[in-house]
Amino acid sequence: MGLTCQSCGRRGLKKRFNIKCNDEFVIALAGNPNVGKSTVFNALTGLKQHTGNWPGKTVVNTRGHFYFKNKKFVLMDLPGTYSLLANSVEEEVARDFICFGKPDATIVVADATCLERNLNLVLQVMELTDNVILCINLIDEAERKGIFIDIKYLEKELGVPVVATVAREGKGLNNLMERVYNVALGIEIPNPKKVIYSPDIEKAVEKIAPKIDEILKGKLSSRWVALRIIDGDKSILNSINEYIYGKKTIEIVGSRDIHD
Ligand SMILES: Nc1nc2c(ncn2[C@@H]2O[C@H](COP(=O)(O)OP(=O)(O)OP(=O)(O)O)[C@@H](O)[C@H]2O)c(=O)[nH]1
Ligand SMILES: [Mg+2]
Repeated sequence: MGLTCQSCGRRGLKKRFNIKCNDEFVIALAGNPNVGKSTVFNALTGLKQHTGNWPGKTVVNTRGHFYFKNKKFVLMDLPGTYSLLANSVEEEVARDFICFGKPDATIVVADATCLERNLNLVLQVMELTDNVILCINLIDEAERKGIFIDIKYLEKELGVPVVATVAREGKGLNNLMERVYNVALGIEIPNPKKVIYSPDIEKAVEKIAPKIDEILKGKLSSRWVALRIIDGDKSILNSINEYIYGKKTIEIVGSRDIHD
């Protein structure tokens, strides 16, 4: 079933690009392929999104929800991506949701057995939004390989909440929901450390970013858009035109609330 933003709920959606209703929080679930995003999604929502031991199973935004401390959280399972640079349909779908779906928080799921590679995407999401929670999954596999991850140290280094999970066994998920709750409700305010680029790039960003801010008026991180322009990434400009000035809406599949 394909739902557009306008069609997923009787209570209506406040804005065209915003699937949030007054009393619920929208949470995006991003990460590299095959790191357990859908396993986390299924465990939290009770749904049965495809999981399996091959990458690229999830290629659309899938919606589900869970309740925590009497608050409703709409969870969006995004396709697995190595970056948000829109080199593929999956990357564009994930990037567009984080940019234009207005999530209250984004969980980035990472594979504990190859954290370094996964941190590339984490840092990119942190450039785009402050409200990031890093979920380090497959801790059981890492332990089997003798890999120990210092969660507290990582949290301090990155400036965002970090939670260790074994999603397949449901371990750490309560802690994950707690941190998501804290970030979405503004109880915990992440302060993600930004990547500093070479002086010539930083100089160019300094010149372009204020002009972008004048146009986008805070709808997107001007630093991030400036970096994409310097990169020569035309697809973000197309998406800005389509989602902010045009009529394109975020495509969503999955459960509607029965009572909506
Ligand atoms: N050992 C172990 N396996 C896990 C864990 N979490 C998920 N898996 C397994 O990892 C595989 C991939 O999980 P998925 O949830 O499909 O991963 P995904 O990130 O949604 O994958 P894509 O949608 O393709 O990007 C499945 O076989 C899961 O059962 C975990 O914590 N430990
Ligand atoms: Mg998946």
